[in-house]
Amino acid sequence: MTAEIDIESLTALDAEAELRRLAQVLSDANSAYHTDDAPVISDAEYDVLKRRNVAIEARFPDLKRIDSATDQVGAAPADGFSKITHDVAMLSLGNAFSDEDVADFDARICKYLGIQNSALGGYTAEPKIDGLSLSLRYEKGELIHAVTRGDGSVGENVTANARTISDVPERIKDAPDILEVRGEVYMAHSDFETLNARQAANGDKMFANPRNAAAGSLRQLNAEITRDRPLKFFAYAWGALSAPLATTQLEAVARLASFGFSTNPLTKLCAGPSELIAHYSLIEQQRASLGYDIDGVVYKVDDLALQDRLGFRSSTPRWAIAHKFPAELAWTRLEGIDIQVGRTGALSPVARLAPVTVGGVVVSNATLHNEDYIAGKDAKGGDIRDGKDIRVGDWVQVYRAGDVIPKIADVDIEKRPDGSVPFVFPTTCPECDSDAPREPGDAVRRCTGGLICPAQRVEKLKHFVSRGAFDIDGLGAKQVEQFHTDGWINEPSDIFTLQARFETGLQQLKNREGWGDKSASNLFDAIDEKRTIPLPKFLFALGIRHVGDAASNLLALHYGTLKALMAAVDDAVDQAGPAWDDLIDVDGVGAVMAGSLVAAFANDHERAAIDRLIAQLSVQDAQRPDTSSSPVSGKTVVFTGTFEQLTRAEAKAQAERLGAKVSGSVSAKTDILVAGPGAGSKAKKAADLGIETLTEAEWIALIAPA
Ligand SMILES: NC(=O)c1ccc[n+]([C@@H]2O[C@H](COP(=O)([O-])OP(=O)(O)OC[C@H]3O[C@@H](n4cnc5c(N)ncnc54)[C@H](O)[C@@H]3O)[C@@H](O)[C@H]2O)c1
Ligand SMILES: [Zn+2]
Repeated sequence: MTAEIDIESLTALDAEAELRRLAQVLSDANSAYHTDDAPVISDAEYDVLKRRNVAIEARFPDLKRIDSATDQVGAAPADGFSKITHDVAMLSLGNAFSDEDVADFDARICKYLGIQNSALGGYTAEPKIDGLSLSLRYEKGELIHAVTRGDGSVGENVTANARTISDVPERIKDAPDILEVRGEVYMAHSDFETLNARQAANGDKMFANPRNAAAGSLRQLNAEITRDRPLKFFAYAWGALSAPLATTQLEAVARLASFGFSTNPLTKLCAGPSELIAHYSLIEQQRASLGYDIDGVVYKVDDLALQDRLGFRSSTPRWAIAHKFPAELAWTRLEGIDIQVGRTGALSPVARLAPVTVGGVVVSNATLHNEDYIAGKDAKGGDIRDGKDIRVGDWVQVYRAGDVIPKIADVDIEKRPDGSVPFVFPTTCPECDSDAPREPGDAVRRCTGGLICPAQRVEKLKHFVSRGAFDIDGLGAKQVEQFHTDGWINEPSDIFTLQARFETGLQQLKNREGWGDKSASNLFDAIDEKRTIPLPKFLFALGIRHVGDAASNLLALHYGTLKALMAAVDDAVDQAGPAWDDLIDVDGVGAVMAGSLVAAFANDHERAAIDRLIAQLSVQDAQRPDTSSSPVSGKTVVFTGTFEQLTRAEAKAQAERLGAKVSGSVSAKTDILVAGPGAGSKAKKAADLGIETLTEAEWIALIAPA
């Protein structure tokens, strides 16, 4: 499973596929959480996925997607509410998960400001309330409106609802004429229990946790329902202001308290990382007895002038961070080990667990990665879990912060049932009985059944219709599986003959529950729309091992047409010939991918299926992207020395947006060196190599829009 591969060993192709997957998973999780108040994954899991997304983007900045979750705040306002645009954006917070992250946060800030920690004036540390944020606008002391965060710039108008909360004053005194008070709406544990008991007694929907209850209660179209729900509010921040509240965070929050707002008593001023961490531990100890949910501790630079200087990244302030509490663990029994067969034939073991609640979500399966992992060995033969193997019947510790699929963190050998035996990993495919050997250097066994293997066939079909491939509206993984079970679709070409077969008297589809004339004809229209398909999508959709969407693009650009590509791959069967050399020389391809491509096209069964598919389609030739508009597109740029107008990070981001590659060192491949004062060896090397060298001002002039 790609998600388990550590980021250092990810290839660009894996990274691209994973970023695509993460964009989808995180966007689904976001709308479930923020719009529907009904999360589908735990918060810890969400945080790990989001963090992984950030880490992969840091390693492969070129692959960052426009729909990446990294820069997104919350989710768009729901229908039904009127919308209000925030004068000052309501942002998210960066996360810290370890003491090291906290030290990095402090170091980053001091570096950015160019000062010592001792000159900073300290940080405030306060509980991170697990509710939803709300912005209350007061004009001349009167509550004018109340707005949820929404997507950070536009939120939902919940004024009538907010007026029912007793912690939200209608009128405040001695405040600036315009004041937006921001804070968290939450529900206390005791109120949550009472509400759920009442919901149960009335046969109404129960809430999974206090946060969902708070969000679901505030975001009611009928404010009378909100009135019945015991919501509370802590003020901890502000938005638009007609006059400053104070010069420090601590004093500003004290002023909010003086206006009559509840503020959190556990807020403390700390000098630096070690005091922050000490206060974090203290709050963590009190967590269970606070009476309301918190999910971490928020640290903020106390000096408001410094907060201003630090400013914001796209979706988070530089001057604050949320130090999250660690993910949760739980013990349960391993009831069985299932083997799943993937698109490329990989046999993946999955733990079937006695259901257990971990971090608020019921878990009933977990990934076991591969045969070595079950045996307690890593890829190099070293021990994992101190070498303890995992057996059916064992008590295992489930860890909920790994991935969409939870992991097994540990095994309790003491509780191992008598007579249990080590798990024997199958050497044949459980779906088609074909041999499933393990190739040297590969951690997984693979079914060799190819298209005769029903599991591989279904997985290939699911991939074929996925986002990034044919992406046919109304034909998702579930429908494909159903159609395959019914014998309607065996291979991709069958999708395109479905309508003809349906119309010549096959009534099964129409008779299926949920399928009428209308939905069938919508499906056929959606299928028809994809009969014309760009070459890279076609290639990617074939689901050939190692050929991801980045490689598909590169191959399409290189060969231009499907005909040329196929002829080249056919010729490349001869590994001594020029076609092979040409293929492995395509940027980003290499021998492994080329071998996989050649093998797929040379396999009689697969080739026949590909030919049947091509007969149904019109595959468009590749189009080269227009790079003419940017003066630095495709160029390799190095920045060195100190800059006055741009920070290094800004300069780098700008260059990358314009299609340049930014490198850290000067080499023969460098096109432009941008050197500020103090540029040392790099400037000299560039001069030696005859590389064009620009000052900061010249660079800014070069990239300025015409
Ligand atoms: N389970 C899911 O599927 C899912 C999906 C999306 C988000 N989430 C959860 O929400 C988080 C991301 O959402 P987010 O963008 O709201 O980020 P966040 O919750 O990590 O941080 C920002 C929010 O913290 C809140 N906050 C609470 N106390 C605060 C304080 N004292 N000072 C400042 N802010 C305070 C504010 O509402 C602010 O908007 C994730 O970390 C995850 O835990 C979960
Ligand atoms: Zn098989």
